Amino acid sequence: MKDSADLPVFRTEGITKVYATGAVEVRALDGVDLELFTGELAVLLGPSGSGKSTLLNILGGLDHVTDGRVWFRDLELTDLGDRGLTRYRRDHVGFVFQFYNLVPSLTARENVQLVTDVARDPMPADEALALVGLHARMDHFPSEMSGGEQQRVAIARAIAKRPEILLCDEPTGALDSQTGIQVLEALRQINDRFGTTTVVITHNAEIRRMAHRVIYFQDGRISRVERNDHRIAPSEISW
Ligand SMILES: Nc1ncnc2c1ncn2[C@@H]1O[C@H](COP(=O)(O)OP(=O)(O)OP(=O)(O)O)[C@@H](O)[C@H]1O
Repeated sequence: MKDSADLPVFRTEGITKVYATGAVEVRALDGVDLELFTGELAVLLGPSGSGKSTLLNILGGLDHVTDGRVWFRDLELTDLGDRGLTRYRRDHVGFVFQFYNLVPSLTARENVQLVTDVARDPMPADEALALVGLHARMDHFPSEMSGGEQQRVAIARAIAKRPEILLCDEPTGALDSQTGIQVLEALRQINDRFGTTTVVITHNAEIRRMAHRVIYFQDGRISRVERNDHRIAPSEISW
């Protein structure tokens, strides 16, 4: 991490999220206090239903809290309405999900251009694709690429607008180990090179070994935070 490593990018104070479905209330988050720092790669682990995606969606401005406060640097996200959150997402956040959500009728380059055409200061689509190792695949359609390659197109699309934050929900969930490692290498490289604060949710506990910090969830709360003194390269991760 760089010198700015101890500047919080995100700070949450007592966030609670309650989903009410009919008469049933689910407390997805139950008082989460967390800081995430500039340039760090954090892995979120925890059982299914423990609140990881709910937290990621709140940090990414895709969802509202029920209670508590969230800041992105000096900007209080919990003060923003839908338009403010849309602007925040557009200007600062890249998302990567388990399923790549590429447009099947567009090539890799054109999928990335969907974002670069509307972003404020994007990198060229070709440069974003080269960063994830897809120089030779720019004119391929999604159906002509492996799952790992499609996910790397999705990563190129997410980083082409040079976001400060990259939020990844199960980015390797649909991949075998070899293609999954290529995806993790792309994430690691972007984090190293640009200092993009990167949050990765995974069910594969081995992935925690490439993180600066590992944040464990249990029943809507953070149960433990570990710092990694010896990070390993994605290629050393066994699946
Ligand atoms: N839109 C929703 N409506 C109702 N309940 C929801 C909604 N989204 C999430 N939940 C509930 O909130 C709890 C936390 O869900 P969340 O998706 O954050 O967990 P998670 O740790 O990401 O799980 P997984 O690892 O399975 O993705 C779960 O009990 C879930 O069923």
